Amino acid sequence: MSDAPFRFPSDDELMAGPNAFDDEGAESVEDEHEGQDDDGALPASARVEITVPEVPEGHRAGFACLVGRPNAGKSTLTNAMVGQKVAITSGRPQTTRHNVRGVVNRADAQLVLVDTPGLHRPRTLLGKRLNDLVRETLADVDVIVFCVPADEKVGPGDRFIARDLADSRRPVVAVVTKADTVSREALAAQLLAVNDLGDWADIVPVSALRGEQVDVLEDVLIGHLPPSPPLYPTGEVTDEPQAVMIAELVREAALEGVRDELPHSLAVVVDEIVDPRTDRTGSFIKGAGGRLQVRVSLVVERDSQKAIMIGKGGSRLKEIGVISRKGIETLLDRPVYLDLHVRTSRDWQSDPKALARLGF
Ligand SMILES: Nc1nc2c(ncn2[C@@H]2O[C@H](COP(=O)(O)OP(=O)(O)OP(=O)(O)O)[C@@H](O)[C@H]2O)c(=O)[nH]1
Repeated sequence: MSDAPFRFPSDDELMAGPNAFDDEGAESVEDEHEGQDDDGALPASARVEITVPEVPEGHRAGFACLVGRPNAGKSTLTNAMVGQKVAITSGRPQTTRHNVRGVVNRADAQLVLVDTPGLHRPRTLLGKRLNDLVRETLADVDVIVFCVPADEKVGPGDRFIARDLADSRRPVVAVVTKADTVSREALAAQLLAVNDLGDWADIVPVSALRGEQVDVLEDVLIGHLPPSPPLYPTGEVTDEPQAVMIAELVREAALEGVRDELPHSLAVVVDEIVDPRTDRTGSFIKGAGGRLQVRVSLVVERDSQKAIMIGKGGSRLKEIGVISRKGIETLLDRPVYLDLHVRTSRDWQSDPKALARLGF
């Protein structure tokens, strides 16, 4: 690798094609713009510097999308591959609301993982939108990872997804997740059952929890990626906006130990992030000092749910705050002042306006 500073090209720059890149190694490229002066000098705003790293022979890069019914182990598998916690996990279904991406960086390849909510039979408008989101993503990736848990019988939910995947015209690698939870015989039987579900490019059993076969799966997925330089800066594990990651940390803490129906009725919104070191505007919180100020709303559907979130004398909300603040501080590597509020927005799951406000 060259010692030259590495700034990753933007999408536009990448679209400029291979001629913008110099095989000899890192080099600056100036992009011609229409706003060029008569003397040939470019206005500062029109100058684009591209410093390109050497791309090893045979490097591959592309996208993989994990699908599977709720609780199939998609987030845990994403985390196991990326090696750092990026997606929310919990014992309850449908906790992943966003396409959280993790990037697996290796010397020979870059695998961008798109973690999705589970495809399922929709009951609400939110459910339908989540399914649409998954299908949009499927059409756009190089390889699809179909997750079926080892410890649950193949059921109608899996068949529903398998039928959808048959139409996707993308290679599908079937993964039997949670392989550690069953005997070898049961695992073999599940592999056969999954094999009968469709026409898969490969079938791989993994245990994300124990890290078993995760590298084998990576190799198989990378085999389906096209030759390409890295698509993302190689140091990054996720391109999710900071706010989404913060919202997911709060959501995870808020779901801990509450009734089963609550996950579907809880949305988390980051209302404001103010950095007193750099921001001149925004509502500063008294007593927060130099800490990053993060305001977050927990949005529930009913007052009874609000009461659960807040807890006796505010005890539960306090606990949520303490746990999620620690997570956010680790994520951002600086002290944080977290300001949590609980709001009720009736039937937000079926109200288009409320959904739009919440970012769905
Ligand atoms: N024993 C075992 N448990 C696992 C493994 N992978 C996931 N789990 C557990 O299965 C549950 C669901 O895992 P998630 O990764 O949240 O599942 P998901 O498919 O992302 O779920 P949704 O977000 O609801 O779609 C969690 O309690 C995980 O700890 C595994 O390899 N072994």
